[in-house]
Amino acid sequence: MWFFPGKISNFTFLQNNLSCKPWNRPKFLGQNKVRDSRFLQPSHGREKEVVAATSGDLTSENGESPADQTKEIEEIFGDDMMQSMRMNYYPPCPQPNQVTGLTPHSDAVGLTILLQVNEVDGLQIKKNGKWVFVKPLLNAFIFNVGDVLEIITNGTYQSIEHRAVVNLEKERLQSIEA
Ligand SMILES: O=C(O)CCC(=O)C(=O)O
Ligand SMILES: [Fe+2]
Repeated sequence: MWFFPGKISNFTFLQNNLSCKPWNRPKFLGQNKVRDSRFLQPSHGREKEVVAATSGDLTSENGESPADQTKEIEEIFGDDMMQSMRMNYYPPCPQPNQVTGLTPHSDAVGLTILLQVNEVDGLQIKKNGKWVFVKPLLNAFIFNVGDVLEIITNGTYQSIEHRAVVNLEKERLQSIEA
């Protein structure tokens, strides 16, 4: 169930491009068992939604029934899974073109939930080979598909390459839960 021949390279964590100096201060806020998070409560949590969204699409070449596949995903995103929260702070930068906020990468997790706390532009995703800003919306969460979700859905949901750029005048705060 895990790999498509020839697709494995999509699952590698993208290497950091270190030619540009980083311009951010990440702060790790904590780590919980998944069951402690209101986002992940089994009764209304995101892992159930993932199961609902993906179980019909999974290949069953090894003879698994949809119920088996659902159980397998529930185990993957189950009670023992860890969840972390952190905050990225990007100070204003007098030479934004000379530095990088966060180098291009995909997240090596299931899902990442982002909140662009002070609604300053900075997050970009790679779309059709071009970097596109994800416009901050007041109180709106952004869900990024991570590598683990891509792997367990055999590429039905693909992890997104993204990066952060910095601003000449404004500081930027990004909250990240993964
Ligand atoms: O700060 C951002 O906008 C992106 C943060 C991010 O992608 C990460 O921390 O993995
Ligand atoms: Fe990320």
